[in-house]
Amino acid sequence: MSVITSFSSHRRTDVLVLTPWLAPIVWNDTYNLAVLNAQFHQRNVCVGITIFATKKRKMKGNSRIYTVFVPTFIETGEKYFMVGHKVNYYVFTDRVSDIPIMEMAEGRQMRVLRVPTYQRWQDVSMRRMEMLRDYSHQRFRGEVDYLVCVDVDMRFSDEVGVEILSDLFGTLHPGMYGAKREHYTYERNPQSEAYIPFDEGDFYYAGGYFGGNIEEIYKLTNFCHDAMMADKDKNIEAVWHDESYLNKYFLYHKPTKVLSPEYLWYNGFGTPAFLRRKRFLAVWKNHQEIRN
Ligand SMILES: CC(=O)N[C@H]1[C@@H](OP(=O)(O)OP(=O)(O)OC[C@H]2O[C@@H](n3ccc(=O)[nH]c3=O)[C@H](O)[C@@H]2O)O[C@H](CO)[C@H](O)[C@@H]1O
Ligand SMILES: [Mn+2]
Repeated sequence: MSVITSFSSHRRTDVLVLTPWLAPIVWNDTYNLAVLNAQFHQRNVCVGITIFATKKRKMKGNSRIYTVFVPTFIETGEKYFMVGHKVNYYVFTDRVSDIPIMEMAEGRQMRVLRVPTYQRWQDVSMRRMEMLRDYSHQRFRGEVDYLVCVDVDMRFSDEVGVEILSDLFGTLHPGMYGAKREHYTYERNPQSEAYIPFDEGDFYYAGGYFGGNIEEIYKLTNFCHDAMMADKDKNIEAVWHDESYLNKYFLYHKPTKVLSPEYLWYNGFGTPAFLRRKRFLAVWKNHQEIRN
């Protein structure tokens, strides 16, 4: 295939494919995976993907035991995530014995990391920043080239490959896609470290999907954790917890790539025309299902 022919099938006119600071927004039909795979194989890249699965969280009357999400996450990850590349799954948990040993393809492994948990689910979610920061500093630096940091209550349902990798990337929140800036659910309290004024902000990014190289993830998580601690001292907690601080960070440290909602979707949002693929879907499990 000539370069021209292969280019013509990698073009989108129905969606924004470039940010105002010239970072690609990754959608299906904007890239050639074979070209990218060759580049990343040449560099022999190893990708770390982090998930947290600790104790319980009560929500809308249902109790969710987060370790239950791990097998599906990994099984679907083996099918769709960075296929053909070296991958380390890092599972942070307070219940090491609840994490099954799972079959991995060659060059891929699972590492279970014992961490403390917190009483409030908000703290569990927010403290991920601190743990990611500490592990980036102490461990990830020597083991992987990139980190992908995601929620565990998810499953892969289509390819997620090296097209997402960049020094620093964030993901458009599917619930805020197409919303007006003033409707973004940024933290609006000027006293909070996560504060974003109504006339600022580029996109609304999801708390449950960001990544980059280890140095950038260290800086991001360090900022977010410090900001959360500063707020805690003032008795403030931002409206969407870690997600609010992440949005603040990205406002002043622009991501070098932005992932479209293909990379984070909820089936309840249907299938709009712009969404040619659903690659990573939120899983809803109720108490009954989890028990059986
Ligand atoms: C897809 C997405 O953008 N999700 C974000 C959204 O969360 P969600 O409402 O999807 O929150 P969630 O219940 O998935 O909690 C976030 C994550 O924390 C972990 N966890 C939480 C509670 C617990 O008891 N044990 C445990 O392990 C687990 O990995 C979980 O996936 O808003 C949160 C802040 O409000 C976070 O920013 C999430 O990243
Ligand atoms: Mn979640």
